[in-house]
Parts: sequence; structure tokens; C-alpha cells
Amino acid sequence: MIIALANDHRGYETKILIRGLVEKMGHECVDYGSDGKSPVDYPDVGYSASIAVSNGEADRGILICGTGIGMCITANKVKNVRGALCFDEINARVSRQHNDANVLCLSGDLLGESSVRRIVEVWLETDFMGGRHQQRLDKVRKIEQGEDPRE
Ligand SMILES: O=C(CO)[C@H](O)[C@H](O)[C@H](O)COP(=O)(O)O
Repeated sequence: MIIALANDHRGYETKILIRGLVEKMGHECVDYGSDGKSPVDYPDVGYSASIAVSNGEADRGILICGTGIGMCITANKVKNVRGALCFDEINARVSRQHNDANVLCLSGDLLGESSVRRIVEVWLETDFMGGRHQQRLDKVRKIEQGEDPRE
């Protein structure tokens, strides 16, 4: 898969760790993130990576900021993007199985290296289950299109 990466200054070290891991797993990374620890605004870099996922240039995205929250808010404003903020491998697995999350948002400040590795591995290797979950995602898409999902 092609994985779009993005990080702000608080996510730089975690991004380097993830880039190595993702490439070792056989995926290609396109890096839209900050190349160091000088302050950057997460919406700028998060949007670049999210748009790449939205338009199909990338299959998935992984975004890292201090908490992961800013990146998750940003990602979920972009059409076709389903961003999931994950703090453990259970979140990571269910975000794929039930939500077909195509963007993983992570905290650079609050996660240790082994947690990051495990979350990323599980998230990249877990498939969407479809079925009743697809029905729900169809409703989410209706909201994205300005429609009422209850109708
Ligand atoms: O968006 C965030 C909080 O939800 C991220 O953690 C940012 O990385 C953080 O806000 C950046 O803060 P800083 O004090 O400017 O480093």
C-alpha cells in the first residue's frame, strides 16, 4: 500500500519510527510531515496527507501530533476520510474492522515505542468486516453529503 504520513513538531520522532516500520512491512511512504522539530500547524500537514487519501493517491494515512486530536479533527473534515484516534491495539483493530478507518491518528507525546509499533502493525494488517458495518458507514457518508442519515 501507499501510506501518506504527516506530523507536526510534536510528532516528528514518532513519524521517523513509523516510517521505518511501515517500509519494513513492505509499504511505500509518502511523507507530507514536518522534517524536524520546528513548530508547524497540524492542519497544514494533516490536510496534505488527508487529501492524498481522499483522492486515492494514497491508500491510507498515518498522522501524528502531540495528542493526535488535532490531526483527527483535521482528517475528519476531509471528504472520504475516516480518521481514528487510537491509543491501543484494540482501538486499532476495531477501527479497521468496524469503521474501515483509512487514516490512523496517533499521539507523539503520550505513546511509548512498543505501543506505537503494535498499533501501526495491527492497523495496517486488519481488514474491514463489511456487513452491518457497511450499512452504518453508508449513513456516515450521507452526513458527509449533507443528507440526513435517519431518512
Ligand atoms: O492538536 C493538538 C492537540 O490536540 C496537538 O497535540 C498539537 O501537536 C499541539 O496543540 C501543539 O501544541 P504546541 O504547544 O504548539 O506545541
